[in-house]
Amino acid sequence: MSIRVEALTKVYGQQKAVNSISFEAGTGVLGFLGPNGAGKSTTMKMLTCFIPQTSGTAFVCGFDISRQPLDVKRNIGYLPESNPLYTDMYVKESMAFVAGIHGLHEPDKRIAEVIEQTGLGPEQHKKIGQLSKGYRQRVGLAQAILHNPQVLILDEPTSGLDPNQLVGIRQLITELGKTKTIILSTHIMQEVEAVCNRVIIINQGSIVANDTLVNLRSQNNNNTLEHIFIGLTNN
Ligand SMILES: Nc1ncnc2c1ncn2[C@@H]1O[C@H](COP(=O)(O)OP(=O)(O)OP(=O)(O)O)[C@@H](O)[C@H]1O
Repeated sequence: MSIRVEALTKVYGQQKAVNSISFEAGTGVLGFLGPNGAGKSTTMKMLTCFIPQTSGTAFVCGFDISRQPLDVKRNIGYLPESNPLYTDMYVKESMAFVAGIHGLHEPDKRIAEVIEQTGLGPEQHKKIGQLSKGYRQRVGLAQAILHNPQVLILDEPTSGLDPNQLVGIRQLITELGKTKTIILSTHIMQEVEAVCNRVIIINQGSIVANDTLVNLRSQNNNNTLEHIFIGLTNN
């Protein structure tokens, strides 16, 4: 398993945002669902070593997030919820910048590959600030996969995209999920059904479901995922 999470906990002041969660994930796309404020982004930030955990731990490709953060970052690509980008940089320039951080060999070849893979070709000579939201998401994804990490953490990668862009990004995530371990946070149940093999539902910092979509449905009277989600989290 590329990801192993053990009793991971985050406390902000008086609030337990993530309450001793444990799970494993291997190749495929794992949907990471939960209502607003459930603790999804906080979990993703701990897994990517952006914030320290309060207790518990997690391993990414066998590396401990507390003791081996550089090894974790080498093996992980992260698209944060707000997709922060340098808007004054040109698309290719921003990719070269990220390639430099990772110390990639033959960066030009890899940048060309990733531009092709993410469909950025027609926009590659623009400044990021001139791009539409969908293309900015593609740049965020391109930067996340540039160093070819085994694990991808995608925090609401399709929020605010038009249906055409949505389909394109989902196809890309599905393709990447054939060989990589992907944790995908989203509020769009259709998206989960389209791209995820398994789902974890988190509510008030605790895991309330962790199963395949097929099992979840059969254990819940074949209800829609939306109904199952509301039943498990509306309290
Ligand atoms: N830096 C912080 N300081 C204090 N509390 C925080 C901080 N970051 C998050 N929280 C709180 O922790 C809880 C979990 O937040 P988190 O952003 O992880 O939720 P989420 O599941 O990603 O929500 P959403 O779906 O709205 O993005 C929330 O109650 C939030 O207010």
